[in-house]
Amino acid sequence: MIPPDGQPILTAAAMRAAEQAHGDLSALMDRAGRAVAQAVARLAGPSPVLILCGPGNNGGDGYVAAAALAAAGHAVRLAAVAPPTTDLARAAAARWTGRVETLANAQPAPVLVDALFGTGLSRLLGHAITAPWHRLAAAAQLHVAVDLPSGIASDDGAVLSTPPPAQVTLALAALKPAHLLQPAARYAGTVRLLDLGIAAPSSCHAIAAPTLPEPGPDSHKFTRGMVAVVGGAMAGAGELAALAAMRAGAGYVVHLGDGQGPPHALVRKPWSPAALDDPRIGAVVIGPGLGRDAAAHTRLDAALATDRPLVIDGDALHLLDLDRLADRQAAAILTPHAGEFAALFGKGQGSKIDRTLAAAARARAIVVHKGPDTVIAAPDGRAVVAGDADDWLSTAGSGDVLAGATGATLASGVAALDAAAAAVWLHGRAARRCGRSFIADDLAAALSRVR
Ligand SMILES: NC(=O)C1=CN([C@@H]2O[C@H](COP(=O)(O)OP(=O)(O)OC[C@H]3O[C@@H](n4cnc5c(N)ncnc54)[C@H](OP(=O)(O)O)[C@@H]3O)[C@@H](O)[C@H]2O)[C@@H](O)CC1
Ligand SMILES: Nc1ncnc2c1ncn2[C@@H]1O[C@H](COP(=O)(O)OP(=O)(O)O)[C@@H](O)[C@H]1O
Ligand SMILES: [K+]
Repeated sequence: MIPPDGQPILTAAAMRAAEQAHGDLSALMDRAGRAVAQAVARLAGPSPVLILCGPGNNGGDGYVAAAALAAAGHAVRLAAVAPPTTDLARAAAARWTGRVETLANAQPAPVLVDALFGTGLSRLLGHAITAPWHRLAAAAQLHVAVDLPSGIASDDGAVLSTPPPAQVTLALAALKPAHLLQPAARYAGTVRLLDLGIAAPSSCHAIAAPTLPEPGPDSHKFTRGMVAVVGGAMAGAGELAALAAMRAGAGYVVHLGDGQGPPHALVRKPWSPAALDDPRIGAVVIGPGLGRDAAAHTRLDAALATDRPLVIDGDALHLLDLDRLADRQAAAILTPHAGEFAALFGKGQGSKIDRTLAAAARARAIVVHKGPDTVIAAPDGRAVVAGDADDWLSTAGSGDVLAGATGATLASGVAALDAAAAAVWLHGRAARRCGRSFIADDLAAALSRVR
């Protein structure tokens, strides 16, 4: 049972192609079912298990798992919604010599395994399935989903039919978008990958702990990375970003704008376009609290005119002409929330991953599409997905903190996609350290502890 960090994410079609390329599908189902049995036995201990099987290959995995658990002496029962309809699932079902109960009449067990539907779900589940399933899940102490919680769309994380939430989802061979994208991900519980030994290449991965440069004997404040935060109408937002940049590891942070007070380590200068000419600046952060007036326009123009890497957030995203980015050589990272994303790129098509990739290609920049799930995409087609964000992040200024942290990781010299992903990871971990009802100032402070 492998944690999802850094693992490839595959659409249903890509998963099917990987399975076909492997060749022996029956051996694959055998491995999948046995791996599920092993995982369930570990999670369940000696508790009796009830496995619910669907008509397709997800159900096939369930039959193999049931047979393997029974062979190991585990108390296991099985209920099916319909007879198996694929050759693979029929062969798997033939290995289960026990009774096949109907879903409607099945009595609960302490451990419930959902092998109803996986990547092949194509439409809503009927009441005849959802009603008994919810009843059985409510009576179970542990609910484990095989590959995906049934009822959710694998590729975009839509909820077609609301499943009873699983505590654990056992992803087979690779992660699928729905393991990380909302609203589906909240029904998956803890996601663990079962390695089936097949190559599952992807340009899209789950977020992982970053490798960031550590200071050494030769370091000084400017080698750690210098960040300039452009201030604006709401000085507090820019200051939060500046504080976050310091706490995320920048060696020198200058806030260009009004505002005063602690921290004393923050260098404060009045705004002037010339201040951006300092060649030591590793990243300019613009947008938090910038405002949308003529002065804000002028500041954004000046930032775009520099040859420095940029983090563009908040108000600056509303003022941005995407075509201006095409002429720049230096990296740019855009950090829109859903509203800013829609205003910049329109509604778009496909999953949040697809839409963010299209936006990155359009902007020729890294796009960090924020929310309860965050997708980070590069123009070259790579993407990183951060699931299970702390919902307490929905607090004013948490985006300013992310923008500042991104300034720090970008100024540290790592490549732009890695810098963006590292900042999202640090931000997410910092939130976890803050407990409940934290404010953005606490979040910025916690970045130091995560570093
Ligand atoms: N990745 C791997 O390495 C491996 C993957 N494997 C496993 O294969 C799984 C994918 O299997 P799959 O393609 O057969 O699809 P699955 O999810 O079982 O559902 C399709 C069936 O459900 C039916 N159906 C659909 N919607 C319905 C509805 N609302 N209500 C009722 N019926 C509905 C649909 O009928 P149809 O739409 O064709 O009429 C069809 O019969 C994958 O998730 C993983 O568990 C392993 O076995 C091997 C290794
Ligand atoms: N449930 C959630 N609702 C809203 N934001 C969330 C949630 N979970 C995590 N976040 C994160 O919180 C941050 C909010 O950013 P943003 O909306 O720009 O806030 P602000 O403009 O107040 O600084 C983003 O990093 C986002 O990914
Ligand atoms: K399932």
